[in-house]
Amino acid sequence: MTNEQYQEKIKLLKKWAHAYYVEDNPIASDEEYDRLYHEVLDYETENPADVAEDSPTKRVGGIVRDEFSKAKHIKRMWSMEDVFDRNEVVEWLERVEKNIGECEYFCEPKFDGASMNLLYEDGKLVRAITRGDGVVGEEVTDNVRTIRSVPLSIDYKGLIEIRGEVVIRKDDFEQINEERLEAGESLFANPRNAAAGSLRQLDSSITAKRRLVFYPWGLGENTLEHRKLSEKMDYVYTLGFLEPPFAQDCKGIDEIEAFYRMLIEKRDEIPMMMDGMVLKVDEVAKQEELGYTVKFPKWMCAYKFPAVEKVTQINAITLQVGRTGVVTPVAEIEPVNIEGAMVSRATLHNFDEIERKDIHIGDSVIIIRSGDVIPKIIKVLEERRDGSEMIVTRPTVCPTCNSELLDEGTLIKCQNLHCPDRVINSIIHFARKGCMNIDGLGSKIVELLVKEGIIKDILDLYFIKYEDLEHLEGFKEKRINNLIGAIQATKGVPLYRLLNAMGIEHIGEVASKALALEFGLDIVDATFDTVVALDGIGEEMANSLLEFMRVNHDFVLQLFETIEPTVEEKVEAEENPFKSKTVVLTGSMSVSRGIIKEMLEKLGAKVSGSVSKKTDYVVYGEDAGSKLTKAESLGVKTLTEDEMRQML
Ligand SMILES: NC(=O)c1ccc[n+]([C@@H]2O[C@H](COP(=O)([O-])OP(=O)(O)OC[C@H]3O[C@@H](n4cnc5c(N)ncnc54)[C@H](O)[C@@H]3O)[C@@H](O)[C@H]2O)c1
Ligand SMILES: [Zn+2]
Repeated sequence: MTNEQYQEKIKLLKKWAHAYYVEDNPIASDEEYDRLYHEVLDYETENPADVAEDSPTKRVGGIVRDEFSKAKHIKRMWSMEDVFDRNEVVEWLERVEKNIGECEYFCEPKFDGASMNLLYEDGKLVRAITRGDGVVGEEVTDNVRTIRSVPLSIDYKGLIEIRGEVVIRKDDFEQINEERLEAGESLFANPRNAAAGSLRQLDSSITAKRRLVFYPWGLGENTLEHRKLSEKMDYVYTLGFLEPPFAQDCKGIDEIEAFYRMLIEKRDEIPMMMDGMVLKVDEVAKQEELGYTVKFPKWMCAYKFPAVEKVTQINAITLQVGRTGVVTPVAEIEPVNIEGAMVSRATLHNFDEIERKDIHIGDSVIIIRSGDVIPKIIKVLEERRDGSEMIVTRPTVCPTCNSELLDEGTLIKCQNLHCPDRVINSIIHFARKGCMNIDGLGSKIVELLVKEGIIKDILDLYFIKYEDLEHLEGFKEKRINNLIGAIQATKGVPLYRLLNAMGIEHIGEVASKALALEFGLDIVDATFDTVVALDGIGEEMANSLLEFMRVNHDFVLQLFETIEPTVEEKVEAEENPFKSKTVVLTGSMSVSRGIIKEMLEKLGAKVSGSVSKKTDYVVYGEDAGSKLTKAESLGVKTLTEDEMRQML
C-alpha cells in the first residue's frame, strides 16, 4: 500500500464511521468496515512514521451531535480491540499473560447496541450520556428515563457510573422497521442503529415507544471494593439491573473457546443481536497494571462472531405465485456465504416494499440471515449505484399461466383458480403439518401428482387409486399404500382443521375454530352480518370467507361429503377467570404449550399468538422472551404457570 492509498482508505473509513456513528445510518457492512480498518492498521504497524493523527485507529469512534447538550464522562469510555479467530485469541492471551501472568477472564456476550453511561449520585439517576468520543458524549437523560430496565433510583448512595449497552430485541427491531416502511420512513440497517437512533431523539415519547433494553457490562467511576470485576457486576445486578443471559469466568484458551462456541449456538435464541463475546481480565488490580492504549483497554477484547450481515448484489427479481394467487417477488442475489450457508435468494414481501425500499435490479444491498429467518434485504446502498441499475416494474400477467393479474395496490394476484402454481401450492398447504397433516405428501410429490394429471385439486386426493400411482418412479407397493392410507385417515377430522387447510385468505386456525363452532357445516351459507358478529373476526376476514364460499360453494359441499368432518358441539364453558379472555402463552412450561392451550380453550378462553393491548393475560414459563417484555410494556397482566393454575 502506498501512502496515498493509505490516505484514501482513511478517508473512506472516516466517511463510513460518520454514517455509522453520527447518522445511525451505515453505508457499509461491519465486515467491510472491519476489513478496511485492519488493512489500515497493518499499514500503520509497518509504517509507524506515516500514521495520520486523525486515523480512526487512534480514536474512539463517535462524534457528538450538535442538537444535544454535551456532557463529560467522569472516567473515560473506551473502544475495544477485536480478534476474529482462535489464533488471534491465543496471541492476545500471550500478550496479556506475558505482562501479568496467568489469570481469569470474565466472559460475556457482546450485545450489538449503543454504549451508555449512567451516572448515579446519592441513589438517583442524574445523567445518562452516550459514549461519544469517549471523553464527551450526548446527554440523553430524559430519553433513558423511559427505558424500563434502567432503575431511576438504586440502593447505593456513592457516586457511581454504570456502563452498559442499550439494545433493541431482534423482533422489536423488525417491527419498528415494519412500521417505518408503512410510514414511508427510511429503515434502520440493524438493531444497533435502531437502538442508537432511538436514543438520539429530541422527543422522549418516541424513545419510550421503542422498547429499549439496558444491559450493564461495566463501571466507570466507583468506590466498590470488590477485587474482581465479576463481583462488582454481581453487586450491580442486585441493584436492579438486568443480568445478561450468560456470563462465565474462564481460564485458558480451551475454556474460552468452549464458552464462545456455546454462545454462538445460542445466538439465534437469544433475543438480542450479539456480534461477539467479550473477554476481560477479571481482577481489577491486574487490569490497571495492564493499562490502556489511546483507544482501548489492554485488558479486554471482543472475540467476534462470523458476520450475519453481508453486502451483495441483486441480479434479478423473479416471481412466485402462492396458493391464494398472490404474486410474491423474490430477489435473486449474488450468492454469499453467511455463517456457512450459501444464500442466493431473499424474499421481498410485495411490490410496494420494492418501491418503498427503492430496490433496483443491480443494486448493492445489505442482507441479513439470522436463525430460521429467511434472508432479508435490510438496506439498499444507494450511493454505490453507477447508473446501470434497472427499475423493477410491476407485472401485469401471471408468470405461470399468463392470465391477466389483478393489481390491488399492495398485493398483486393471479385470479385464475386453475393456475398451476395456485393449485400446487394450495394442495401443499392442505397437506402440511398443522393443516391436514398428511404424511408422505410433501411439495415434491404434490408437484408430481399435479404434473402427471393425477390430481387437479384437494378433492381429487381422496379418489387416488393404487393404479394411478403404480407407474410413478419410486412408488413401490408399500409407499403407495402408505400414501393412500394417510390421505384416507384424514376423513373425519375436526371441521376447523379442514377449514384451516382450505387456505382461505386471512382465515387461520383461531378464526377457523370460532367459525366451525358457530356455524358447523352451514358455514358455506353464512352471511356477512353473522360472521362479523363473531369475536375476533373482522370485515376483511369476513369478506374473504364469503368470497371463497361464493366461488367454491359446491366444491366445499363435495369436500364435506367426502371427508365428513367432525362437527364439535357448542358447549358453554362454566364461569371461570379465563372465560372469554384473550390469553397468550410464552416460554417453556411444565407440559407442552399445546396442552395448556387446549385446557384454556375448554375454559372458554381465546388463545392468541401475539400480544396486543387487547390481550387479557400473558402466561409465561421459563426463558420467556419478547412476548413477556411486550406485555410488560403494554401493561398487560402477566402470570406464571403456577399463578394461572392457582386461579382455577
Ligand atoms: N458498518 C460500518 O460502516 C461501521 C462503521 C464504523 C464502525 N462499525 C463497527 O463498529 C465496530 C467498532 O466500533 P467501536 O469502536 O465502537 O467498538 P465496538 O462497538 O466493536 O466495541 C466497543 C463497544 O462494545 C460495547 N459492548 C457490548 N458488550 C460489551 C461488554 N460485555 N463489555 C464491554 N463493552 C461491550 C460497548 O458499548 C463498547 O463501547 C467495528 O468493529 C465495526 O464492526 C461499522
Ligand atoms: Zn396464474
